[in-house]
Amino acid sequence: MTMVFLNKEIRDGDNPDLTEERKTATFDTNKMAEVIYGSEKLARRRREISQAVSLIPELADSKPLPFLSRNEKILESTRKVTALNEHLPRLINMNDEDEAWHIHSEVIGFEGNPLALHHSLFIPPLVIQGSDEQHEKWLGRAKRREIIGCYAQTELGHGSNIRKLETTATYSLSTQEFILHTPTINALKWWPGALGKSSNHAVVVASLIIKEQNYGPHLFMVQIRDEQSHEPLPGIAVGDIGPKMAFNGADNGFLGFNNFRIPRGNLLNRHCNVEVDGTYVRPPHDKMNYAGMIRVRSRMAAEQGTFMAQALTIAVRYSAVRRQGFLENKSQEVKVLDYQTQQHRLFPAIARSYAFIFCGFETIQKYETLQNEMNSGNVSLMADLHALTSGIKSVVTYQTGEGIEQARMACGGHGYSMASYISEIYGCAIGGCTYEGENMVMLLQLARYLVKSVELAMRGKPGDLGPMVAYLAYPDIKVDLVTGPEAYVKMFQHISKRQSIKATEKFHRKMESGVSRDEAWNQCAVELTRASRLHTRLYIIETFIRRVDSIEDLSIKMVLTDLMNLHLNYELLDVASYALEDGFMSSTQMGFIKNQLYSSLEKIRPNAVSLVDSFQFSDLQLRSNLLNFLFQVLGRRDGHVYQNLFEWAKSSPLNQTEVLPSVTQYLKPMMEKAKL
Ligand SMILES: CCCCCCCC/C=C\CCCCCCC/C=C/C(=O)SCCNC(=O)CCNC(=O)[C@H](O)C(C)(C)COP(=O)(O)OP(=O)(O)OC[C@H]1O[C@@H](n2cnc3c(N)ncnc32)[C@H](O)[C@@H]1OP(=O)(O)O
Ligand SMILES: Cc1cc2nc3c(=O)[nH]c(=O)nc-3n(C[C@H](O)[C@H](O)[C@H](O)COP(=O)(O)OP(=O)(O)OC[C@H]3O[C@@H](n4cnc5c(N)ncnc54)[C@H](O)[C@@H]3O)c2cc1C
Repeated sequence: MTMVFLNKEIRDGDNPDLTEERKTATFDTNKMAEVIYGSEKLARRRREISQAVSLIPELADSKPLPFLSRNEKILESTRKVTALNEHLPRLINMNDEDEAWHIHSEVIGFEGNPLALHHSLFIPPLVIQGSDEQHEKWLGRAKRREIIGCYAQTELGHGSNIRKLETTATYSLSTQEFILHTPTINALKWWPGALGKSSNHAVVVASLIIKEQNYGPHLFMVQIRDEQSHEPLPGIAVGDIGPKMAFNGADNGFLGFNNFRIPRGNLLNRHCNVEVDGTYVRPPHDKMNYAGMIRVRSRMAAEQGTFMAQALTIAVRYSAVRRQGFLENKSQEVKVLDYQTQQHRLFPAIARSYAFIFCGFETIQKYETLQNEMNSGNVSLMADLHALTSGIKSVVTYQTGEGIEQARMACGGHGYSMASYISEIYGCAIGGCTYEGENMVMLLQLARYLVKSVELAMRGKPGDLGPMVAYLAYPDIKVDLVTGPEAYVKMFQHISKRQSIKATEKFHRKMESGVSRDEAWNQCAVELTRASRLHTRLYIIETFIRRVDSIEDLSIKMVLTDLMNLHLNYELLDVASYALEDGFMSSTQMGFIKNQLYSSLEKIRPNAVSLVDSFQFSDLQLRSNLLNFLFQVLGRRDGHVYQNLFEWAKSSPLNQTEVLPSVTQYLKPMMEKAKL
């Protein structure tokens, strides 16, 4: 039975320790979900979709994935995604990308699947870079899933430096075709998700060559397998790159071309073109072909925020039912969630999840504005958004990795078991530090922008600074943190500005001493990446404050203010040395920040479980459901972890027989031999 108690859903038969937590919360989790996901409708749709999915047994895992071989994992993820395909039109609005993302992550989870990149990396570049005629030819087929595609950019020898990609697309004047070729082993495409065994099409990034001139990376639509037999087409070598740290339900692949010909019309040519006579028509921005990467990066804050939120949901619920050790009362052990160290481990990460999701939605909107502007020929926003998303992508992926690892440790031994599901989430999330631009490389992209901005400010042209970096020209006025969030922002601005200026000055000094520009840059790179991180963390703080300011519901605003204060104090404490160094922050202020942090932990404690419940992940999504007793179990909403851990262990294939061949073949003979 389900009853609503003080606006909170309490279920009969739940672990009483979790029920107690839900009763103490000061807010309604449905209302909080509306704030997290942006509207009542979006939050409600997620619940409706989860509810509908839970009633379709074929969408649940038929076996626990950690017990499967790679082939079985791929078969299982493909079974689910194709079953889902049948149900999709009934379950979601097919034109709503958020609904599609939600339902796929719910049904498929983190292990990956052969269609995951079809929607996020194959269709979007086709939409962004393809002309209307090309949309007509391929987009409908792709959306209907008549063809399956992937995004093939990275090569064995080059990923970060895409100007040096070796795959060539040489224009043949005589046949009006492009000839795709892989000149060396290093030039093999390597890594693209779903390329290895599943896709029959790929958006391939290759260096465009016309009359021996290299025009740099361009995007081409390439059919790689026969649509009937699924065999690779002649001139194509394609396969799987083997097991990875995670995503083992997906077939990341390699791809090589042997003078493989495609029609001239397969260059995605909305913004650039090669005419019949070989004349090259330039795009309106040099980096137009990189626009798809800005799009993916702009989505990563919200994505990673929800990855971390899933690990935290598991860890916080578990911490509320795990009892170990004593505080004052020696007759009952305490919930581990009552330890200050446990709170310090988990609560700042909860705050970051909220911060990343809020920041993420703002960034996605910024990308949509950019996309609309680009469609009408205005590319002036590209540089700003490239810089911003480069920083955000790098900071959120790193901090998400930290947060998930804390969640794992917070679950003690059971966190290390695959029954927790946390290792799978971790493996997937930290891939984000590498994919879509290695973090250091992307931080250095933002640093270019910061250095230029500092140079403008130094040249007395603060009016030329965009709103994102206007603070680089602000005067240093000491602040009193007691006055609230704005003072924290000013303190952070000072820290970030000082680091950007220090790094820029060091860079200039190096060049003045005769070191070349590139070498000077490299000798300052650590300082430059520090500046980029500080700038990005400041931006995330500002978006958090903006979001909380915009909330009208008082009970929600109060708890989010507690979370925001925790975030402000945690972030500032983490970078305080920068402000202590030049005396901008006093040691008294440092003490104040610490005390505020500890008091925030206490304030959040009664709301901790409801703060993670508010993300409204279903047990299926956390791989904690027990439709048929076979799944990971630690984050269960009902909190019954122990008996289900036991069921999980019993379902291990190793336990299907009492005496394993490893014993009969090796251990027994060894022991027998020892007796002689
Ligand atoms: C519906 C189904 C959903 C299913 C859900 C399932 C559940 C979810 C579970 C898990 C989901 C996880 C999914 C994982 C998917 C992973 C997919 C991964 C894909 C990839 O990795 S694709 C490959 C990505 N590769 C990269 O990012 C490469 C990085 N490198 C670069 O981008 C570039 O090389 C560079 C930017 C680092 C440098 O480029 P370049 O040398 O050309 O330029 P520079 O000389 O450095 O700079 C010159 C100048 O250009 C400016 N610039 C650079 N880029 C841009 C840009 N994009 N826009 C605007 N301007 C740009 C740069 O700032 C310089 O300007 P200034 O000269 O300083 O003014
Ligand atoms: C899970 C996963 C999925 C992926 N999916 C796809 C996909 O679908 N399609 C696709 O095309 N690719 C994909 N990739 C590839 C991915 O985009 C690249 O691995 C990534 O861009 C990093 O490039 P790299 O491997 O060349 O790293 P490298 O550049 O070789 O990085 C190695 C080290 O060198 C450092 N380094 C490199 N250049 C510089 C520099 N200029 N300054 C300072 N340090 C530097 C890096 O910081 C890093 O520490 C995927 C990768 C992963 C892990």
